[in-house]
Amino acid sequence: MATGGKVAIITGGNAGIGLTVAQRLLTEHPELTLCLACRSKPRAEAARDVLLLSHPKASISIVLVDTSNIKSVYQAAKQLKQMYNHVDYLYLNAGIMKVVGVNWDYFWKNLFSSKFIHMFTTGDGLLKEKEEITEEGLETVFATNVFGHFVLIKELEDILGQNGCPTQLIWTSSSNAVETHFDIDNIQHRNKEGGHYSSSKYSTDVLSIALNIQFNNKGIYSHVTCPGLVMTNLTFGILPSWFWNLILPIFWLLRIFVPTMNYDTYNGSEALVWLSKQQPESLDARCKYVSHCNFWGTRYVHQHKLKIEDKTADNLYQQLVQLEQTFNHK
Ligand SMILES: NC(=O)C1=CN([C@@H]2O[C@H](COP(=O)(O)OP(=O)(O)OC[C@H]3O[C@@H](n4cnc5c(N)ncnc54)[C@H](OP(=O)(O)O)[C@@H]3O)[C@@H](O)[C@H]2O)C=CC1
Ligand SMILES: CC(C)=CCC[C@@H](C)[C@H]1CC[C@H]2C3=C(CC[C@]12C)[C@@]1(C)CCC(=O)C[C@@H]1CC3
Repeated sequence: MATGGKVAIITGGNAGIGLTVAQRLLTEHPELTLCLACRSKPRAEAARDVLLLSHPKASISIVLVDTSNIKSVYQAAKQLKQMYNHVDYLYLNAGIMKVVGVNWDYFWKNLFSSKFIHMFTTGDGLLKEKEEITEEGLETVFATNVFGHFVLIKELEDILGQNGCPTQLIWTSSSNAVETHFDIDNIQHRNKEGGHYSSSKYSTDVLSIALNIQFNNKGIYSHVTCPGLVMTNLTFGILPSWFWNLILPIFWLLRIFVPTMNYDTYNGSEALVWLSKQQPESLDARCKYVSHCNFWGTRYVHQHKLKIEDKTADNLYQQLVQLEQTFNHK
C-alpha cells in the first residue's frame, strides 16, 4: 500500500495523450506513484517500459480495467483500494470514437464559410459514426467514455479526498462536446444517426459539474480538459497517418485561427498537466481547460466557461446513479 507521496491513476495511460500525461507527470512530480489503468496487459507493460527508460526510478504499477465493462471496473476499483489509501490525481482519460468516415461534402461546403473556425475547432458535422452495444447492454461510447469512469469514481470514493489531501478528477473531454448532440432524456444517445462521441463528451462536462456539487465538501474536485486536435490512434481511426503527416504544414497555418490544432500529444496534454500543478480549490469548476498552441509553438491553457445549468447536472448524476444500481454488483 502506497502511503506517502503523490498518487496518480490514469485510465488509458498506455497510449496517446494518457501516455504523454504519464511521462510529463513523472517529470513534474518526482516522488509520484503512478498507476496505468489500462485494458490490455501487453500494451500497458510496453508503456511502463517506455516510461522507465526516461524515469528509471519511477514507481509504476498496472491495473487492468476495461471502462466499457462495468464488471471489470468493479474489479479494478477493488484492486486500487487495496493498493492506495489516497489518490491525488485521477485522470479519466480512456476514450473511443466509432468513426466510419468523414463527411467531405459538409467539409467542402463550409470550408470558405463563416462556419470554418467552428468546423475545425469542434469537428462538428464532419464525422460519420456507428452505434454499438456492449455485452452488458450499454451504448459502447457512452460506457467507455462516461459511465465506466463514473462507476470507477463512485467505487473509489472511500480513498478520494482523504486525510486533508484533495483529489483532482481530471477528465479528457473534447471541443467536440456540443450541446446539440446531448439529450438529457437519452443520455446513452441510443438509436441516433451520429453524435455519440459528442454526446459522451458533453456528458463528461455536465457530470464534472455535478461531481463538484456533490463532492467539493469532501475534498474532491473535478475539472474537464480539452486537448484540441492531436494525432493519436483515435485520429488514425478517422484518417490514415500518411494523410495527417501530409497536411502537417496546414496545421501550422490553421493555428493562426484555431489554436487547438495541437497536433502532438505534448501540446495536447498541456491543460491536463497544468491542472496537476494548481490548487484545485482555487480553480473554476465551471471552466473547461483547453490546451492551446499558437503559430510560434507557444503552449498555454485557455479557460472556456461552460454554460451548464445545475439542474441538468443533477439530473444526469441521478440517472447515472440509477443506472449503476441496475448492475447491483454487491
Ligand atoms: N486525439 C484527439 O484529437 C482528441 C482526443 N480526446 C480524448 O483524449 C482521450 C485519449 O485519447 P487519445 O490519446 O487521443 O487516443 P488513443 O486511442 O491513443 O488513446 C486512448 C486510450 O484509451 C484507452 N481505451 C480505449 N477504450 C478503453 C476501454 N474500454 N477501457 C480502457 N481503456 C480504453 C486506449 O487503450 P488501448 O491502447 O488498449 O486501445 C488508450 O490507452 C480520449 O478520451 C479522447 O476522446 C479529446 C479530444 C481530442
Ligand atoms: C485539412 C484538414 C485538417 C482536414 C481534416 C478534416 C477533419 C477530418 C478534421 C477537422 C477537425 C477535426 C477534429 C476532430 C477529428 C478530425 C477533424 C474532424 C476531432 C473531432 C477528434 C476528436 C476530438 O475529440 C475533437 C476533434 C476536433 C477537431
